[in-house]
Amino acid sequence: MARIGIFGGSFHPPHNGHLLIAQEALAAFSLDRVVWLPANHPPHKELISGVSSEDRMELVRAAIQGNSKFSLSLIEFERQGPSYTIDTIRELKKREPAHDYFFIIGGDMADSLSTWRGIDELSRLVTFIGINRSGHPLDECNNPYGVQMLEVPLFDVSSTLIRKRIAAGENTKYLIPDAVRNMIEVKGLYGSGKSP
Ligand SMILES: Nc1ncnc2c1ncn2[C@@H]1O[C@H](COP(=O)(O)OP(=O)(O)OP(=O)(O)O)[C@@H](O)[C@H]1O
Ligand SMILES: O=C(O)c1ccc[n+]([C@@H]2O[C@H](COP(=O)([O-])O)[C@@H](O)[C@H]2O)c1
Repeated sequence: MARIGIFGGSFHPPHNGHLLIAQEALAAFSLDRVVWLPANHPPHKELISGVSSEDRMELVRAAIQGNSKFSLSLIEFERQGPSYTIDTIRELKKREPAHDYFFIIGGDMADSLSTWRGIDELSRLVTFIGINRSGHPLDECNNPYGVQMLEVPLFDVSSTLIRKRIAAGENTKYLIPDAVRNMIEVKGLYGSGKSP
């Protein structure tokens, strides 16, 4: 039986905050690996247009390259409609019933758990690892879904900030991995290449 971290997100694009929390969860919970799970259609978020699903997948692949404990799952691209986590976890459980699943979320997501589809069943199928995020400290008192709290050094970066910086021609080095930066530049994603 393996301990599998699942890290879902829009990853639009992936940034060093994502890498940091995935690595911290891996170490703190003795996970065997962390599976990065880009959402095809994030249920609670409107994806900005102009970047294809394929490019989003490749950006995640670029972000995790070189870390043998990280892998990419495209399982949510096998279904249409909102990418509800409960559907994904049921499918993973069907494929690998013996594994223990841990679902990694930032503090903003931990605050929203009560609105997730099938949250009662989901919280029995996975252990949530909730990670502090700037503006979203973890609430130890209000924890109906048994979220395991993990404090990590705050890294106040978001994909929104990265997109804004790219479009404005501002620095993103050390905020996103070099391989992600290179791919964004080569493909001209997020308005890169335009003058600020
Ligand atoms: N800097 C961060 N610190 C802690 N958690 C984070 C951080 N950035 C993202 N996360 C968490 O990672 C998961 C995936 O995040 P997502 O891909 O939506 O990135 P984001 O930076 O929140 O994107 P956007 O700015 O587009 O909303 C979520 O659970 C989110 O809470
Ligand atoms: O299943 C749900 O109802 C649900 C609601 C909100 C978010 N999620 C998942 O949470 C993960 C992080 O979401 P996001 O919007 O921050 O990219 C991603 O895997 C989403 O599919 C899932």
